[in-house]
Amino acid sequence: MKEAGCYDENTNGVVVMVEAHSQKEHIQQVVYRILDANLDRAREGLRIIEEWCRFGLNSAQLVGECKKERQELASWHTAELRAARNTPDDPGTDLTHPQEEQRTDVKSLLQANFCRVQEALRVLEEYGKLYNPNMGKAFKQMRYRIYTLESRLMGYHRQQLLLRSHLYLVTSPSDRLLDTVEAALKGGLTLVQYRDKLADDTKRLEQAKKLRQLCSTYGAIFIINDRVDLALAVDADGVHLGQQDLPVAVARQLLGPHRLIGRSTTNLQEMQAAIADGADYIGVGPVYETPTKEGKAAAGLEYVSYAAKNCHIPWFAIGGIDTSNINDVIDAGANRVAVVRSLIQAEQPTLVTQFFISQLTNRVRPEHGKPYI
Ligand SMILES: Cc1ncc(COP(=O)(O)OP(=O)(O)O)c(N)n1
Ligand SMILES: Cc1nc(C(=O)O)sc1CCOP(=O)(O)O
Ligand SMILES: [Mg+2]
Repeated sequence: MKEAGCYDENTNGVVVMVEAHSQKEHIQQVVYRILDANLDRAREGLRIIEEWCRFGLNSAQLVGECKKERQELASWHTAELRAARNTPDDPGTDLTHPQEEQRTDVKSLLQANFCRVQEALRVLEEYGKLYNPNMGKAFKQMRYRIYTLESRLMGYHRQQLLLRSHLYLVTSPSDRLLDTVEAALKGGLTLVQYRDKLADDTKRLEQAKKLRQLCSTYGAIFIINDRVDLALAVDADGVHLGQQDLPVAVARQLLGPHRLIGRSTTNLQEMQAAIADGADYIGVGPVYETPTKEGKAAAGLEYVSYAAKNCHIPWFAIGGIDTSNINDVIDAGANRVAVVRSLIQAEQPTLVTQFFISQLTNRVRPEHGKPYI
């Protein structure tokens, strides 16, 4: 076909020009429709994310960032793009993916919407170049900002949940592992660590994947003991490192800024170092000698009291804690504890979980007459 504007003496040049012109117009309308649909898509996805930042996370900062991006999207949504909309003829309006109908948790809902926004921005970047060269550049930059927002929001979400977690289940090998963890999750558990010092990596990977899925379903944080590589492989929320494991700084480089890193501590020097190194939480123990960590001398309730007065990041008393001594640990100043046997060997993990959480969150501090927070 001849380009519009070329004169052809053998044909009636006017017709060719008109055809070429209308073809060009048709393509332009298609591009406008694509831009219009994807501006809407990106804004809708951002709005869904923004609602969680507002009501779920209470973060004015994150709400402000979502709003700013939505405003920039709106500024590109001109009347001529809106005028190209033709919803009745759009074959895409009836198409839904089965996964859209069955979101099971907030995290996957947020991830799906980030994905939707990023895809829409990529379309805007490519087709936008045909509309206005600045549009392509603007949406490329916005896409990178949204990637950063996603990892910050997920990190913030984890930090908030960590703050609200008072009971921490550290697993040990069990034939009923998944059932036990699920029963505890049903009782309100929000923090789980996968710990198996003996299994081979094939088994660890398989178990860790299943636990990851289970924790996501219940909206709980999932941490891997010792192994940064395994944590990354299963997209865990973080890793727990002892004094003989990788330094916190090395793990941070590998995991990035938004996953959680926990550190075991037995004394004040280790506590101070862990805080200075940027740990997100620490283990404080062993409170009592325990067969789960044979050969490690008890740090005792004195160290718990020291942590209560001096530790300003979340900390979990650990080691030999059960339903009979939890109140002594609370009296020493703990309001977060981590347990292995008390839950893994429990006949009724749901009830034991509920009991621990109620003691840790509802008990009145004798000296203040106020509930623990
Ligand atoms: C919450 C929590 N605190 C302490 C530990 C112990 O870590 P570590 O000293 O590295 O010993 P192992 O668990 O690796 O035997 C923990 N796992 N979790
Ligand atoms: C894994 C672990 N770390 C500890 C520490 O003090 O660092 S104590 C401990 C074992 C805790 O198991 P239980 O609840 O069965 O006593
Ligand atoms: Mg370790």
